[in-house]
Amino acid sequence: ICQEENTLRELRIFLRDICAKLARNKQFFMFTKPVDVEEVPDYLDIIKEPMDLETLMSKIDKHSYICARDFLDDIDLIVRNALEYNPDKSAEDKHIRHRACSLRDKAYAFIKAEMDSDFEDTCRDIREKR
Ligand SMILES: COC(=O)N1C[C@@H]2C[C@@H]3O[C@]2(Cc2nccnc23)C1
Repeated sequence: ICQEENTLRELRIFLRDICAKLARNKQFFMFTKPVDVEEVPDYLDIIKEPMDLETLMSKIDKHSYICARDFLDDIDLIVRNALEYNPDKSAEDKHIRHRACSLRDKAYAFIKAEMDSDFEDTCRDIREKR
């Protein structure tokens, strides 16, 4: 219904702003685009569902998310992939795991800071009814 569309439009505006803030943070450059499988030939053997911030942004525009939880599930996927593909004790792996955890914490903090809970409840209700 129309009111629901207004709520979902507001959610999309909100999620684009968060996604843009994460993507312009230099700390998260390695998460902004899909891992280049030319450069990393075994990536898709290990990671079955790649995800990145550019893909996240395009999913917003495709109305893939109807509540913040769905958006955060894809953020968690970015983080899980990074932890799975970079598990070693090497400095590089530790660095990317640390950045992945920072991405998750920043994303959750942005949502919590700017989304009041009854707006999210309204979005959840819309999701339940669909
Ligand atoms: C989210 O990003 C990642 O999980 N990775 C893992 C890959 C291994 C390493 O870093 C990545 C890209 C890369 N390209 C060339 C050579 N080595 C690398 C980024």
